[in-house]
Amino acid sequence: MSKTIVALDFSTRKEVYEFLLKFNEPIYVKIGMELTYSFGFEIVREIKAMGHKIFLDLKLHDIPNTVKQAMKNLAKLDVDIVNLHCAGGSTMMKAAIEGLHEGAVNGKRPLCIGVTQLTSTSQEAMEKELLIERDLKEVVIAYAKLAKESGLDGVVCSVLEAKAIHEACGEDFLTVTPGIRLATDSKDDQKRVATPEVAKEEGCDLIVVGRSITKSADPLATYHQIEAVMEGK
Ligand SMILES: O=c1ccn([C@@H]2O[C@H](COP(=O)(O)O)[C@@H](O)[C@H]2O)c(=O)[nH]1
Repeated sequence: MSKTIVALDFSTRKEVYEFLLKFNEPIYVKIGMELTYSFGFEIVREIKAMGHKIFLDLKLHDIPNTVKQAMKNLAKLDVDIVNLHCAGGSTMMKAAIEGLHEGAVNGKRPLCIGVTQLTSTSQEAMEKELLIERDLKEVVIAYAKLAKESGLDGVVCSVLEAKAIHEACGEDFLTVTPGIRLATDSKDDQKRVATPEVAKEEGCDLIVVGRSITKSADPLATYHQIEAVMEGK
């Protein structure tokens, strides 16, 4: 299966299905807040029924009991990956895993990964706005270690931290990296960015790509170009 997860950040169902119809095989997609808050879990079930693998990116962050109950319900959707914010702490993360076990379909729970620091966060913003006066990479690695100790399967981080996370948490601990930009892309809200080539070099397990593919003149060709890099072809 693909190492490239395509972020389906579209505002209409029509755009989603026109996009997916370009592919004649199942791919790995990310369904986030934009689609879920517009169309509910029905769209998750529909895309799953088409055979695509799903990372349901809802980034839970609440008290442990609430997250546990929410995860129990998400597990019933039988998606491949769900996530939460590591900033919720170890008790919340452990509760999330308990909830996923309780809701597991046929004894198999979705993988659960933790957002360390959003790829749109810079060192400066983390210090001045979040009042975390530490090196951003150190913070990301500390959150990744906490996620691992709490029973999570991996983290969302930027490409720039993936190698250090594998060194600290082991090669089997998943690094899922958004903030992927092609050399030709212009600057936007993402701050900690890297190309697919660098993601491959840094050993990222899965990359998340949205606009570079979905807004490309030829999304299918761009997807295959990126996948070829990630597969080392
Ligand atoms: O730290 C994070 C966590 C999640 N995302 C999500 O990934 C995609 C990226 O889309 P692009 O268009 O390639 O920027 C988007 O859905 C985000 O919600 C992230 O970017 N960073």
